[in-house]
Amino acid sequence: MLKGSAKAHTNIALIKYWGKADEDLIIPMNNSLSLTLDAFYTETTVTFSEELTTDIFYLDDVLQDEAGTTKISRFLDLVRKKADCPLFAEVKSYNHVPTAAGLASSASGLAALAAACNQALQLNLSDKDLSRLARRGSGSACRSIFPGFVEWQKGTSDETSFAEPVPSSGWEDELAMIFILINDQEKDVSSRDGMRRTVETSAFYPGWLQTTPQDLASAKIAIHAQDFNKLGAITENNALKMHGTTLAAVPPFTYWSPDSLKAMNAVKKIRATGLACYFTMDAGPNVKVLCQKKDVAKIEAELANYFEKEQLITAFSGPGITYL
Ligand SMILES: O=C(O)C[C@@](O)(CF)CCOP(=O)(O)OP(=O)(O)O
Repeated sequence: MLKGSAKAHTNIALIKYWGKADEDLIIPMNNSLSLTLDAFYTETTVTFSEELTTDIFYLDDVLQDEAGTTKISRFLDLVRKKADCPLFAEVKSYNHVPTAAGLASSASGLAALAAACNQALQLNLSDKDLSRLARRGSGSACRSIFPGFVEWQKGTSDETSFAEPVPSSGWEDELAMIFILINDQEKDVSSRDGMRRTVETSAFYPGWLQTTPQDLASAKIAIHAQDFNKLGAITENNALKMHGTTLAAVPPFTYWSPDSLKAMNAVKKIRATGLACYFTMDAGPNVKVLCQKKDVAKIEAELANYFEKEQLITAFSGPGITYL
């Protein structure tokens, strides 16, 4: 019996990964840049055993069905091939995210699984190679290997596509991200399906691709200069461009719900009072407010005029992978 356990935190992209150049290898069309957070994480234990006749996946102690296990099993096949190991595995993952929120935790989940496999099979992967392995599970997972600001170098092959820390002399510890949890019944289009449809059909996708590298370069300059307003403005504009591409997809779709717009407008009103805060969004209706730690209490109080306190969760910069 070969066993490994690891913990990985979720990350939120400030410059988005949106579109694949290679679906199988999960090579992105553009580089992305994220902030690893402390509040939401996944703890995963994997046990490879001769006794098992198939892969078994428990998520928060609930046995997952065939559909829920396919993505995990496909990832385990990669690991078995890499380790030349024929054994099936039991995976037990615990997502420490507000369940009601529907917060996508594929990034922390697949990063934790990759690290747990690394330990169980004694692959002794470097952080770079662990990031490459996690990428094969879910693109954004490759960024959760590292703490703080992280850039995913898109590369052109399995070998050259990996994430790495962005030098920031600890400035991330002065930042915060307030999650506004929007309860939306609509079944979202998954990020995987959403980006595929957008790449294939959206008239606005080329504009996204042409302007994102500059956004990323400017974001790194802002991080180096510790210029919060510049980083915030780039973050908000990049998110709006990403979401704009979905409106021109065929058929069109949007992740925005009426309350998403309410949240975005609230952020703009609060910013107009002089409190620096900027929003970003991913493949769901939730809105994330990037701000400075020193302003968190004031911004939470302002947001409480628009949303219930239970809908607001504040996160700070978080650590990379840890082994349990
Ligand atoms: O996180 C970002 O950069 C932006 C997004 O969150 C915007 F929705 C996409 C994340 O995509 P992911 O779930 O990693 O896709 P996969 O590779 O198809 O598994």
